[in-house]
Amino acid sequence: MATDVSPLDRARILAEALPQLQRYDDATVVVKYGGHAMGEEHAARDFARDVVMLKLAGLHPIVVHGGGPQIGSMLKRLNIESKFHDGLRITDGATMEVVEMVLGLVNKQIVAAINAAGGRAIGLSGKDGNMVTARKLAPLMKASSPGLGDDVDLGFVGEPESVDPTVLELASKSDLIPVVAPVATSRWGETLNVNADTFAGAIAGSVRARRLLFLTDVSGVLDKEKQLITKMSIDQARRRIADGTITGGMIPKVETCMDALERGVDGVVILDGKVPHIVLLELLTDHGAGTLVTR
Ligand SMILES: Nc1ncnc2c1ncn2[C@@H]1O[C@H](COP(=O)(O)OP(=O)(O)O)[C@@H](O)[C@H]1O
Ligand SMILES: CC(=O)N[C@@H](CCC(=O)OP(=O)(O)O)C(=O)O
Repeated sequence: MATDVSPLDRARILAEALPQLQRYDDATVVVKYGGHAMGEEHAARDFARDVVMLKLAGLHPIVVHGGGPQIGSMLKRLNIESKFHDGLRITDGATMEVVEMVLGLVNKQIVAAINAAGGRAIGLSGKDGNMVTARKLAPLMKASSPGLGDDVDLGFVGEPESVDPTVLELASKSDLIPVVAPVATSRWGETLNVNADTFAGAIAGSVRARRLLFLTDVSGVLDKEKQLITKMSIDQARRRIADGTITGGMIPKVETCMDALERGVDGVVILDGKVPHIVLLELLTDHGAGTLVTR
């Protein structure tokens, strides 16, 4: 903390968090920590400290992480080409092995950071405790992917079909903080790669999370003039996708927001994960950062 803040001011700042602490007492909060947000070491340390602080303050944080850029770097080192279709990684058998390996590594890095900050994190994937069962996506027809030649087979890519939150609920009753990698199993036992945003939305819906936070690499959803939209309803979000204001990787994120809201999550926020202590700023101050998507 800056040295020009007096002890009295520090106490005032802590006291100002009281209404937020009361509001979120016993609430489950899912934080999706995107691969782009993970960047630098001090940012990862700040993130871990924020998560530990939430747990100590009586909330139940669940971290769902991505790792798209990290998977991309490893595939490059192994001379395997990264291919995407509509933001989803085309995942053949070899790529699936790399995805699971890299997400396992990222998972343990986050676990270690949270534990170093004084928490008790437990690293999981959707496979553990049969948490997430996913449906393999069917190959896309030529017509929906013009210019790509043959039909697009996404390979081992899935979307969540059902979530069993038992393990997450057990963690929330203890001092454990779950950190979950977006890998799931199909009903037939195949390992499937799931987009981390979609995965986080399904988890948040299953535990009826009070808040779902998406930590990404932009300040939130921007309008056509590149100004931050601080609040947006589902209808407004639909219009902004239709009129082309929201494009690319932001589309699945916003669609997941809408889906999570429809499944009972109270509010979803898209935030810049590179801003120090953005999680505390959003939840424990009345400053409200990023874009809040509401019903
Ligand atoms: N209207 C918009 N506002 C903000 N970002 C947008 C918008 N439309 C498209 N984007 C793009 O979406 C990106 C975030 O999505 P993505 O790269 O998938 O994030 P992550 O890797 O964190 O999941 C932004 O970096 C930006 O390039
Ligand atoms: C199917 C699919 O695309 N899976 C993603 C999973 C990781 C992810 O989503 O990570 P970010 O949140 O950092 O982008 C992938 O393989 O990159």
